[in-house]
Amino acid sequence: MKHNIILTKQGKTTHGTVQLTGSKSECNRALVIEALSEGKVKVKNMSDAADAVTLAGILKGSEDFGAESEKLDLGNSLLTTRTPHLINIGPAGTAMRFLTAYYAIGDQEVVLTGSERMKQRPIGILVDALRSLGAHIEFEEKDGYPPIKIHGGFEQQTRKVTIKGNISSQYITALLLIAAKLPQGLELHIEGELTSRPYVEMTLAMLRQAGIQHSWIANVITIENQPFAETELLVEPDWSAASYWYAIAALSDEAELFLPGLTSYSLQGDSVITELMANFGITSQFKDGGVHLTKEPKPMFRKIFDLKECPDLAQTIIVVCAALGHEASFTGLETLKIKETDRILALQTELAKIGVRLIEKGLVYKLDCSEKQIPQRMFVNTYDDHRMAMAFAPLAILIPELEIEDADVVEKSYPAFWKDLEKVGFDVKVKS
Ligand SMILES: O=C(O)C1=C[C@@H](OP(=O)(O)O)[C@@H](O)[C@H](O)C1
Ligand SMILES: C=C(OP(=O)(O)O)C(=O)O
Repeated sequence: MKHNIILTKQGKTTHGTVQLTGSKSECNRALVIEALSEGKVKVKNMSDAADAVTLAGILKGSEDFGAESEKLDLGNSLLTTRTPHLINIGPAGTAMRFLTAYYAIGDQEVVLTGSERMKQRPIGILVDALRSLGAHIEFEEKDGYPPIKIHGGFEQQTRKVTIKGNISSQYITALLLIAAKLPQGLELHIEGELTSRPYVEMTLAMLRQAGIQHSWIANVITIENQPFAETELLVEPDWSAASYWYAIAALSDEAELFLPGLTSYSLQGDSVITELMANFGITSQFKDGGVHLTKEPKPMFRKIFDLKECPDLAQTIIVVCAALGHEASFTGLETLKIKETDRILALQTELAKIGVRLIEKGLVYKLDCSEKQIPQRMFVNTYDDHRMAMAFAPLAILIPELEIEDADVVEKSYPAFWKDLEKVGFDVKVKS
């Protein structure tokens, strides 16, 4: 059953230490690489993110990897071998895309499905690319969307694939992860603009750590058929999760927060939060094996934020700007409409509750804070999106009573979020 959280915060000073769980993105990649490596690669510092835990369970072939997953078993061995496994990935978009590629080159017949929202998140571009490589995949309900049935019997037809780069980088990562296992290797031509580029760089860097070499010249990434090396892939703490602590610091009058384990060099593009939040007076100092955030009041100059390379930070930054009445403009938000919810619409609807408008003007979105009004109470709808809950939670510093819908939604990437808020002085009550 869904339950809401009521958040309150006494005072506008925030101090504390928060140990973040492992990056969902790094962990998902590490798990797929581990599974493909035939025992050579081991994942270290597994993330608690539900999406990663679900993926790990599926890859380990566990039969109890989650209440939402089930295996069709007719109790007859003959039929069972011919009945595809039904795998329910829930709301985990990245895992859905990675598993599609993973099973496409395997022997098993599987049906991959997910939450109702997952059935609206496009996968046709990846399926077309895999089919051209030689995979047998069918759409079970609507063309271009999950659920999909993947048959075994992959035989590589070509090594050259062209893929659109502007819808989701996850399709590209999915193909790169399996590339070294393809008998003819992979020559991936990225057509048009590449969105979320740091995630592709993260994939290639992690593959390199696992012994897989690549070349990336202009818009072509090439990976030859090659073996994985014996290694451990260490998952760093999650910078996207760190962004909510930056937002809390930005809305506090005074803040001193320590996030252990984060380093100035990260594979995660979302580590750019240190630069983005410098605009709001947050200093990031890397020492004692982590990052110390401090807040100093500072006039805000930056008026344009391009978030194409860090889409998961968009809600964090936009909510902070709105709360501070900073009328900035944002670009690079095109992919937000196909994530856990339509994040543009969700932001517009929720920001309207504090009198702020997010106005779409072609590819630019502009905040209008002229009628901003901080209410005494606010109810935040979360639309099955963990980042809606976490991006709006910092508003409790300004709004005396903030009720957030469906507390468990944060489990997707950051299950300890509410507990961590309590540690730094927020009062978190479950609404009965
Ligand atoms: O590869 C990844 O781990 C991710 C890529 C991004 O998606 P898009 O490439 O679809 O923008 C990001 O939004 C998602 O949370 C994680
Ligand atoms: C978009 C996200 O995740 P996914 O695409 O993996 O569902 C996210 O975590 O913000």
